[in-house]
Amino acid sequence: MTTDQFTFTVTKTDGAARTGEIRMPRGVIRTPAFMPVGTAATVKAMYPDQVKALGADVVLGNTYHLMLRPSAERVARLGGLHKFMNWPYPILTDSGGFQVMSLSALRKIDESGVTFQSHIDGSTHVMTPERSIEIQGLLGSDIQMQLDECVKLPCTEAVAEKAMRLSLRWAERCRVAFGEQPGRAMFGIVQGGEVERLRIESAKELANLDLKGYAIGGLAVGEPQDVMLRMIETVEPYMPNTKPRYLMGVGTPDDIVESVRRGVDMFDCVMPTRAGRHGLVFTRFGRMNLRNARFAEDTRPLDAESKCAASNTYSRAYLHHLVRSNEILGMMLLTWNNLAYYQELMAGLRKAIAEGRLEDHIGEVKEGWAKGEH
Ligand SMILES: CNc1nc2cc3c(=O)[nH]c(N)nc3c(CCc3ccccc3)c2[nH]1
Repeated sequence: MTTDQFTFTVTKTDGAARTGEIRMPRGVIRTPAFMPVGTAATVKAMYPDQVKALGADVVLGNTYHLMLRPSAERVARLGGLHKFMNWPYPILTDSGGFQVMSLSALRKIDESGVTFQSHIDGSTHVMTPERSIEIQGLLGSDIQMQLDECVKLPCTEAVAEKAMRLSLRWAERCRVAFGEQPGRAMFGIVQGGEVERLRIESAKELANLDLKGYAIGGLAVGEPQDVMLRMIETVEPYMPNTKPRYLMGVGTPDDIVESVRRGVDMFDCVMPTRAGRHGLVFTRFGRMNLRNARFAEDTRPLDAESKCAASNTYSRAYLHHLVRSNEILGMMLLTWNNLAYYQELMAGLRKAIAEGRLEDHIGEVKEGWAKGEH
């Protein structure tokens, strides 16, 4: 009897929200989970053990970036991504299609896959569903995403339908290419733009493939929050509730809270890391832009009650100075604070769901943001 080496268990529910655990050989992912983005095999400005200490159970790698530099074959020759970046825990990699469409020049998409020019050296690459899964396997990725076509919003129904159907055909090809990789998983990605009937059809067809998890794609591409939330509400009833749901690219703390409420289990966003490098901090009092002169002589730490040294030790005046001086330590401390806050937010949501008091907790969290910094 082969014990399944990749399992997801829902432990508690509170309305549509749920807590769960994804268990795999490299570790356990506690859901709802926020997954820091480590695009080029590093969570920018953070040490791996710092990321782990904050409570992150999984980080994201990027097929598009790593295939161009240093190349998937070189990472494989060097022992795989976990060894390469000293992150022995779970890694989820995107398939690369989204980054091709948002980063590369001269790209062409057709039934076979995506052809594009590297944004680094202009070299031409072909990414097929099979090649994307091969690259993710060479990297040693624990959770591999199907190759899909994410359309820019707004778009016509015809455009959304064409991309959704292509993505479904690519999901099947990825499933075949992935084969049986014990302890690893391949997730399908629901597409369909803002068209509810397309979203439902995509979710139903993907559910028939009996994959180990499902992402909601094609969102967090500039649409208003109410459109994003409506798409989640539309598609959630058609996504198997015994499988993890991953909302790609989301989001702000408010986006995450509202999506957890609607049954989403996994999130990724460059917001906390990228914003941190630009002086924008996230706290339980809401967000602050530390470039702002009002902080120049503010002796308070970001949050005296936070467990994180970046948040409870350094004065806002000092952080303001570091940001204005474009000092590396500024990027490090604000990234550290932001990731600490995001993980604290997720831990609070998991606890509230486990105790059946999510709605009250969400009220308290939003009150803290509204109060602003006291
Ligand atoms: C910011 N908003 C955003 N919306 C997205 C939609 C899709 C989508 O429909 N399909 C795929 N494949 N990826 C998407 C991503 C990238 C997420 C990511 C980045 C880095 C590493 C690992 C994963 C998105 N990101």
